[in-house]
Amino acid sequence: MNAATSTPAGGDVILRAEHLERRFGGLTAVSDFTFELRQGEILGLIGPNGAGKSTTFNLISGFLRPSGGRLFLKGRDVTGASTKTISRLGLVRTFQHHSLLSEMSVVDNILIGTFHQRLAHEKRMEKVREVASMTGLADHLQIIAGNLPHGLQRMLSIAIALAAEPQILCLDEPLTGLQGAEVGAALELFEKLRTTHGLTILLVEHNVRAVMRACDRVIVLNYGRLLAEGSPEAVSRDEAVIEAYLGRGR
Ligand SMILES: Nc1ncnc2c1ncn2[C@@H]1O[C@H](COP(=O)(O)OP(=O)(O)OP(=O)(O)O)[C@@H](O)[C@H]1O
Repeated sequence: MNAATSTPAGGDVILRAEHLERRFGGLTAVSDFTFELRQGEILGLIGPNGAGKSTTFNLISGFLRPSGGRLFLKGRDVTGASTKTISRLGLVRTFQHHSLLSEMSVVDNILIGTFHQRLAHEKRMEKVREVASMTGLADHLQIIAGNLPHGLQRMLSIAIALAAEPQILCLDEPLTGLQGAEVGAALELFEKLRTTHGLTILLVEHNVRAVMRACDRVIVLNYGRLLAEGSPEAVSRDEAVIEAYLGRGR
């Protein structure tokens, strides 16, 4: 593939995983997993604990090398490429657990996100102020990150990723521990990032209700394999998904 491939059902394919596999010793965490992420969509990746969601994130962001399969980012074969190469191509991720420098200020944390760009200090600070304003952190720039309330710490993780100016933002359980209104605000932010800033978002999240609300498409992993894929409505009604993950009470 030399260029992004057009698909009838949405934007161009910006990321494609083909038969992705990752083994840890005798355990196959991700197996024969083929999926596409299309430009401008919000794609949800869900599944039970241990299904392989974080491993998939680590594979596509270069933190792990696949044991098999291929990865294409914007038409380029990036199988086994480094995190640096992948982030330079525009794919940036957040982490499930806090990856903040909790002893440092909010502004210094966000500055870390700008490190890969060649920018004069004032341009860096402009970027910091821009992403702080988008993520509700504008009034907290001088606060020590570890002293922020939990919800704002989650927003700071996203702000650091946004400071790297991604085209594809991969969010690993960004809603964990957020309260009702905070969840709503985070979902509004994701939608705004897509509509106003043209970002493509891959969302791994256990809050299924939020995933169904926020995503255009949903992929379900189970035991490292693709179990189902489709619109939130179709996936919610899928018998195999109900059996393996959703249960009948939701
Ligand atoms: N570094 C590792 N070494 C060995 N096994 C691992 C490693 N990372 C993940 N695994 C195993 O791979 C499987 C998939 O784990 P993974 O963390 O990708 O699942 P997950 O869907 O993200 O789960 P959760 O929803 O609990 O975060 C699990 O059985 C896990 O124990």
